[in-house]
Amino acid sequence: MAVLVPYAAARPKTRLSDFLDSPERVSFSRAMLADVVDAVVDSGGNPTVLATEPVELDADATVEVDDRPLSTAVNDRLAAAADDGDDSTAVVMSDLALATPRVLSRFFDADGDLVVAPGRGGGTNALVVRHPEFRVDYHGTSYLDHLRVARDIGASVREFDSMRLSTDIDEPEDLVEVLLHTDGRARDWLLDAGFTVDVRKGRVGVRRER
Ligand SMILES: Nc1nc2c(ncn2[C@@H]2O[C@H](COP(=O)(O)OP(=O)(O)OP(=O)(O)O)[C@@H](O)[C@H]2O)c(=O)[nH]1
Ligand SMILES: C[C@H](OP(=O)(O)O)C(=O)O
Repeated sequence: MAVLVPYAAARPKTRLSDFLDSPERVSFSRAMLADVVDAVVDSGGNPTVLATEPVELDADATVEVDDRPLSTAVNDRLAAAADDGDDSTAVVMSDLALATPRVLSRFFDADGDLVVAPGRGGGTNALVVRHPEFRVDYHGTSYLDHLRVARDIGASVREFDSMRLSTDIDEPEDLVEVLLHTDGRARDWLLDAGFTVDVRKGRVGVRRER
């Protein structure tokens, strides 16, 4: 399956700025991107990274540069796929550090004109699009917006309930999930940067030791 992996290359992960400076946010987000691309490839998918500027990527994906807004760039590819008669295209966000080949292959195989993996907080972490008229509308409560778009065009929807695909790494409290549930480059990056699991407080989090 063709899999688009959108990636904001220039100023990624601003919500992590209390913990990571700007070069670190670039470096950490690249590590997550490489992990996601590896997982897509190992699941049998064919990834294209849709990046806002050129990126050197140590992983097996085509990189297309498109500096237009996220939804515009993705919709351009969905329209082209529909014109070409492609029957399915997936969109998997680059910050799904917990994605594994196993969960992605189940996700890609799920039935529905639209298969949606919601993110916590109303976002849309991953999609499989099998309806030629479906177009994305990211940001805000995009999960609800995507359900509405599907209803308007008569597309069947399958919600994909998955801890791994619902966990996008946006906020500092999400970092602990990378340490707890992954073993790829993003986790190695956090360990090298001095992050450890912090069990001293009521809720498990991270602390940085250097
Ligand atoms: N191609 C492209 N990808 C984007 C754009 N904005 C966000 N993304 C990607 O979309 C996914 C979800 O992004 P967000 O978490 O909303 O944004 P972010 O830039 O990663 O992080 P914040 O700055 O903290 O909002 C990630 O894979 C981003 O890399 C964009 O304008 N173009
Ligand atoms: C792109 C956006 O990501 P979030 O800001 O919710 O992580 C969305 O899912 O609509």
